[in-house]
Amino acid sequence: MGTAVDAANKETNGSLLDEKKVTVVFVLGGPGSGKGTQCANIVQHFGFTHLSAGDLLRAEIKSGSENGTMIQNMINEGKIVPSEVTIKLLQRAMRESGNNKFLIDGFPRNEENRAAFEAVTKIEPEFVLFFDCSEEEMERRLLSRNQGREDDNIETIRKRFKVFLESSLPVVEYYNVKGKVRKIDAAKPIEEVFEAVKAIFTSKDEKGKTKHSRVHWCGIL
Ligand SMILES: Nc1ncnc2c1ncn2[C@@H]1O[C@H](COP(=O)(O)OP(=O)(O)O)[C@@H](O)[C@H]1O
Ligand SMILES: O=c1ccn([C@@H]2O[C@H](COP(=O)(O)OP(=O)(O)O)[C@@H](O)[C@H]2O)c(=O)[nH]1
Repeated sequence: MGTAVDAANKETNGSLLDEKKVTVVFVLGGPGSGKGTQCANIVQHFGFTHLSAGDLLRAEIKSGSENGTMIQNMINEGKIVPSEVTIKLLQRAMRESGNNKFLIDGFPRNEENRAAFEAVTKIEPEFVLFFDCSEEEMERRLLSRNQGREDDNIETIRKRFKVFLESSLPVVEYYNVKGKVRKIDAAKPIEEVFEAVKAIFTSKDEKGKTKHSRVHWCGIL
């Protein structure tokens, strides 16, 4: 007999996660550290499908969903949307992609996100790509991002930094203890950051035994 989680898992994952081997890389880092920019590069070179949790939530608002107002309010306050909502959107996007290799960008953002994703999907990330960047640089980038995002204002940016430090970094630390974090110096120019990213995706270690040792923090901490 399966558990309720197993039943929910089967129902929502359908054939995709039951029958195919699914590879997931979590892409984490502070707001404006360059996650989305580098994910676009990784997609072109390594055949992953890019799933930005933030983009999926913003699309859900636009679609006129019943959760739209709640999601909008959370984003405007820099708060983390309940994992149930985000995980459903991620699962749907995974199913619809037809791919089995995913970059999950900007998720999991807290311990609840992480534990729920693992419980529902039974997926463990291959590794976690972590973009390390100072707040000063991230703030500069966000204020000139110019994508018309309502949350790219100084007041909300400060709230997002606080949530990142208090809730998201512990998730990175959780995976660091497991030897799964690949840290990138994200303060460098885009091309140089991508060279470092490429080295990780082409590393022999990622195809078999993991030889990476635990990361020692610098930049953000
Ligand atoms: N290495 C970099 N150096 C300078 N600017 C960058 C770099 N990476 C990204 N940017 C710019 O900074 C802004 C935030 O990048 P983005 O990829 O949207 O970050 P995130 O997805 O982590 O919030 C964008 O305007 C982007 O063009
Ligand atoms: O899994 C997620 C991803 C994003 N967000 C919300 O969406 C906002 C923007 O996230 P995104 O990853 O798009 O941008 P970033 O903050 O990295 O620039 C966050 O501040 C959160 O309010 C969330 O609640 N859960």
